[in-house]
Amino acid sequence: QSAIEGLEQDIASAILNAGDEAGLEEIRISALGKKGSVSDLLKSLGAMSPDERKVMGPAINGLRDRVQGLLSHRKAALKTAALEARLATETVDVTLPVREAAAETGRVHPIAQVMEELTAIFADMGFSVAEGPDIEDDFHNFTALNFPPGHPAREMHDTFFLPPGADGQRKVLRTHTSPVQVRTMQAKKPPIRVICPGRTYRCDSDQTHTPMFHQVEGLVIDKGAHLGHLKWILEEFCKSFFEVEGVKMRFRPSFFPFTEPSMEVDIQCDRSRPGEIRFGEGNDWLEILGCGMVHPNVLRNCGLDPDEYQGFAWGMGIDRIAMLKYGMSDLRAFFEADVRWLSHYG
Ligand SMILES: CNC(=O)COc1cccc(Nc2cc(Cl)ccn2)c1
Repeated sequence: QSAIEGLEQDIASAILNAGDEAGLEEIRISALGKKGSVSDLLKSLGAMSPDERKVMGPAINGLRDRVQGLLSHRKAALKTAALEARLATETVDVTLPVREAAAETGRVHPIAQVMEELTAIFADMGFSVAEGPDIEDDFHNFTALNFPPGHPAREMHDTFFLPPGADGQRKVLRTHTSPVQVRTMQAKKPPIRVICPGRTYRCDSDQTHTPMFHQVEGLVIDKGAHLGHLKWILEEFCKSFFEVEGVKMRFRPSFFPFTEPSMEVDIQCDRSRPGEIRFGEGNDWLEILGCGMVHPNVLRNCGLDPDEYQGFAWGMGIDRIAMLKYGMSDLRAFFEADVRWLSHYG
């Protein structure tokens, strides 16, 4: 009996002094494991006389139960203590100042910004946005637009050709967004007022031309549409986009297969200060777009009668305008997706 009490004292003090769950587990094994001190006592019951067992049985089983109870209480206490210790060190202090968030927020790409701005300006004048496929067929990209069969623009040095489509048609990456206007004239009954922003592709890329760039074209088809309407629309666009009231514009004769007459438009600017350009002042000129009355052949190719409907159209490169607006020197920076560069804009 006294041996049992002695053993219980030893085990109990060991349990209470256990520093962590690992230590406690070792005590449990030394007491209740296969070769444990309490387990040995339980095994010794087998060799006792019935009278002896009647006394020792309850004593030893009681010891085992009390040791199990002490172990589970100590284990719970150690778990709680460990959790409190973690809570004490890992608390998040929500009152700390916010970390520099600039790195995480996104930016709208300058080209996307310019696209949105252009679309909004023309939307205010009653234009809707039309979109179309980047991969076009020969008809929509060239033939419908009055490009003669042997025209150089159709050659490989200018145009990306893709394997012919299932319909046997020659496929190209569109070299302008005019095909979208062709599709619109085929699909919609006039009056038509659309702008067609989007990606265009040319394979004569060099350090000032990237193989993919962005254009926005505009088209008006109506009865009696004339150059006076075109002039007004382009002046309103320039005033809004270049943010100058009295912007001077110059219309120069030019040539495009799909317009007759064709013109190129410059706006007045001042580039006397290096690396800087100002619009609406100075006596320098900057070409910003091409335009003209839609060629009658194009109207006919799109199923319209030139004696019933007339129209005018224009087209401009977006990348260069964006560069001017954001004072950028290198077109390639647009397409390198360098987040640090982007963070300067927007
Ligand atoms: C970058 N683009 C430029 O320098 C000049 O673009 C231009 C000029 C004149 C007209 C057009 N578009 C057009 C479209 C149809 Cl469906 C019919 C007639 N014309 C695009």
